[in-house]
Amino acid sequence: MIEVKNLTKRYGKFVANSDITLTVMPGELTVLLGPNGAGKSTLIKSICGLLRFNGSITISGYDNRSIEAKRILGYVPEMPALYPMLTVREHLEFIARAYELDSWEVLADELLGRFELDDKQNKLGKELSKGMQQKVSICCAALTRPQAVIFDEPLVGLDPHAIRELKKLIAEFKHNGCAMIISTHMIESVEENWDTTCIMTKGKIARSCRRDELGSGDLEDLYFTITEGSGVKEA
Ligand SMILES: Nc1ncnc2c1ncn2[C@@H]1O[C@H](COP(=O)(O)OP(=O)(O)OP(=O)(O)O)[C@@H](O)[C@H]1O
Repeated sequence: MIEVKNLTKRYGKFVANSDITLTVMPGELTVLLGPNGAGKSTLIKSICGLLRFNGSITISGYDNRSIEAKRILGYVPEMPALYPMLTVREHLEFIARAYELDSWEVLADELLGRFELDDKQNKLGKELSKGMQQKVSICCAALTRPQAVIFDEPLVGLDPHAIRELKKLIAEFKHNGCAMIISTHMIESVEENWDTTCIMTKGKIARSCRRDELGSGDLEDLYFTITEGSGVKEA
């Protein structure tokens, strides 16, 4: 479970997140939508323990900056940050050692196969395309069998095969009780799997909507209603 309570994050005097409270239950996917600069990445970085903030954030009951929380939280950042001089395989080995994972090789092989990286295992981080780096980043997060995962714009740069595989992985995570947050601008990409959508504007959650509340309504229409005051999209 991911619990954010009264999170406020300031960059100097600028308030990037203002009094945000949200809960993601095990096996549920919360989608963060919002225009550029709404504060999605700031919220995600705070949850992942990368920023100082006011308020409280817990992962399965552990303070998000504790080692216990880091052990069970996976993070796929917007910009993959690989080690330039480690190979693809070595990235997974590094994660396995850091997280003290047993018998990780079978899962590593499976993930590399699914994301079509099995023939790239010996390529260095610096030799990979943006999409390949993104896929390594996803494999590293999945290797730890996390209880909670945060994805920041995970689909950007992925090819159609990897997009399909990521969607399947997200469905599997849900099935296994993982709590997930995804920030995206690609509303249609999350339509199959979302449970709650938080639409952010100007550092706040302007509207939080559960799937059953939306009924047969359209998520894209809701987005434009909240962000632009109209469900009608401009041509
Ligand atoms: N390091 C920083 N210092 C100062 N201001 C920042 C910093 N990082 C982000 N901001 C500001 O905080 C606000 C929220 O930025 P954030 O990156 O969280 O938005 P976002 O919703 O993720 O946007 P996008 O959809 O473009 O990725 C923006 O106004 C941005 O300019």
